Amino acid sequence: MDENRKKFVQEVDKVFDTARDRAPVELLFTHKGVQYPTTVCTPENLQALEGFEANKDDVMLVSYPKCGTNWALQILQEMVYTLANKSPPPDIPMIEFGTPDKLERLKQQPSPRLLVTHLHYDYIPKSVFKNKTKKVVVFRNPKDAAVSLFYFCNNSPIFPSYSTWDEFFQDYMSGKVCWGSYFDSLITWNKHLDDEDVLIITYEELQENLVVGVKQIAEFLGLPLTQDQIQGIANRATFQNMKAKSNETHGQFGQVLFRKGDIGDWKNLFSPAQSQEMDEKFKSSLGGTKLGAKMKYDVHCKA
Ligand SMILES: Nc1ncnc2c1ncn2[C@@H]1O[C@H](COP(=O)(O)OS(=O)(=O)O)[C@@H](OP(=O)(O)O)[C@H]1O
Repeated sequence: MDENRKKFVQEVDKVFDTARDRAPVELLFTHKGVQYPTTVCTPENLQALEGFEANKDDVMLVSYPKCGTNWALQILQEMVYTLANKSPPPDIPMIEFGTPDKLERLKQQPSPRLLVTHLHYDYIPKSVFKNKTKKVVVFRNPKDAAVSLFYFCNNSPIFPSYSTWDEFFQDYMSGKVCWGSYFDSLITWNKHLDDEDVLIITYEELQENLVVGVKQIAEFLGLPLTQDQIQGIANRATFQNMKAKSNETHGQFGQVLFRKGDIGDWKNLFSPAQSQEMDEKFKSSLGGTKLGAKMKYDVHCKA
């Protein structure tokens, strides 16, 4: 195992161990009206991020929690680092994680750098838009994304647990979860779907055909990959392959991250009333929009 990866796993394990020592009330803080987990984010870093300079040849991965961040990250790390015979840096790649000194280390890295974030569009450093950093944005159908986050809250120590799914559902619908409302994020990105420096891809598209998804990302980044390279990246990014290696690659985080990796698990938790409530929320947020159509809500979110 590569030394940088070992350090990354140690860092992730430290986060989990620290979280276990904190009382539930100490696990979250609010910054500019949005909740974040205290074990990974700090107000100082969120503040310092505002002035972060991203370059045109950096690559940004944007994904709301539980929409496939780590899946797309695996693919992009190969494209940005492995293909250039570099290993990904040891720090956790989420730009909002850590303290300002981590941000300083990131500033020292040469571009292209892979910048990863769950942040709402409005809180992403402005330089990313000004300098036209390419952004790969990954979304997932909101019912499965909610279920995935519910299990993560209850199985990982970094978030307070919920005693019931119903309680979590209410918080999710009203945006009282870390990184804010998923629907707000979707509404904002819908306005940028056709920006030349934005590629929006869905979890479900990757599930449907991972090779096509990898190819699409490579083309967007302007990487002339061979069919064998595309196939290799896709093979290493399957759920089974990533889960099988997760102890080595993600430490304790991997044990809760690679849960089901499926479409449709929402059917095991949503009541008919909750399903209808989310259908209405999706319709009022994205009904009749291009992003709404791309997400194929009726295919993935109707029983
Ligand atoms: N390779 C691959 N293929 C398919 N699905 C995958 C893959 N890797 C991760 N996953 C699933 O993605 C969900 C976690 O999403 P994130 O990586 O965004 O989580 S996080 O917010 O960054 O913690 C989580 O979904 P659920 O299984 O539904 O909980 C993971 O299992």
